[in-house]
Amino acid sequence: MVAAAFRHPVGIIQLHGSLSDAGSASKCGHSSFRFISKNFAVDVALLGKGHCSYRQGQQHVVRALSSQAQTTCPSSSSSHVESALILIRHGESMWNEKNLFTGCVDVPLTKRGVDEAIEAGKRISNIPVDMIYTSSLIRAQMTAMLTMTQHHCKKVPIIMHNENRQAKSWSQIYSEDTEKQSIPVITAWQLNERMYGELQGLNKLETAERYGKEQVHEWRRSYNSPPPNGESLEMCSHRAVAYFKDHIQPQLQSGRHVMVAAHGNSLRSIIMYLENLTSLEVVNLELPTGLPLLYIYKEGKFMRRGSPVGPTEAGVYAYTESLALYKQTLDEKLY
Ligand SMILES: O=C(O)[C@@H](CO)OP(=O)(O)O
Repeated sequence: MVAAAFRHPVGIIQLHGSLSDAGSASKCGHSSFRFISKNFAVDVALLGKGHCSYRQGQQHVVRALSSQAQTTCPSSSSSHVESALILIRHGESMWNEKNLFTGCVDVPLTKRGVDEAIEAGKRISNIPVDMIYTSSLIRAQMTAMLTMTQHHCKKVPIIMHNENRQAKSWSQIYSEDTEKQSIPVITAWQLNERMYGELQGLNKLETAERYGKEQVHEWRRSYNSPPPNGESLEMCSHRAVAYFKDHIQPQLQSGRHVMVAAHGNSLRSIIMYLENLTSLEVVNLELPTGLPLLYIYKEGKFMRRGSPVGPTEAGVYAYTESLALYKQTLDEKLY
């Protein structure tokens, strides 16, 4: 693969394609045009400051315009990749409200949980999302879907049904354009809440009165003490972190922006991995419901950027050049 390049009044624009991709560009908007060749068609938006952006598969690519065409493919080596990772614990569930141990019991959100997810969606509405991972539990899936109702990209999150051949084939989309307007949502049991064993369904306060506060705190927050017949954080982390490394990190490495909607303990174990926390440090890590956390993945490292306060928070977009450019494209589309 080399870059297809063509001259435009603002500069030379290079896109991924093959050498045979000699094509032509026609203007289709104030600051956008469509490049059409024998092999592909792509809509390119001109951004300010000598950049353009376009989609390549699930990826949103921002490129600098050059005054000279290069004949080599722009590097896709991981050292140049910079992607956003949003982690979000589900909004308040009906058992959070009742203060019951929930674990793998599949409980929906409360009205407040719905509102939290919508608020979270506003906070991340300008951060790019190419793929979504959620657990197989409804509270995480509701949260993911509700956040995306607020996203400025206006794309439709669609759950992938790859559980068997028929499910996969019956859920196919037959329009390339429609597919481009969607965000794949991948559900994985490995991201589920830790299995709380015989505590599931019990009231947390009553359990503390019965077994003692310290014992219950150890079951809830220590790294390696499992509750009776349940998973310790360590056991939960084996499946959640393995899934993250095998499935989510490769997406970030290839430049895709990912949101993960999951649970207090599956996310605590992932954060432990991302931030290299010790088993003592993780004891104090508490994740509120419905609060999005942003990380930037760059040069093989995860940088914690905290929780965006609002969609217009200037600081969030100043984190990286590509986030700033992404926001600029959205603004140009919206206003
Ligand atoms: O009950 C649960 O499943 C979890 C999360 O709500 O509780 P805890 O915060 O005690 O780990």
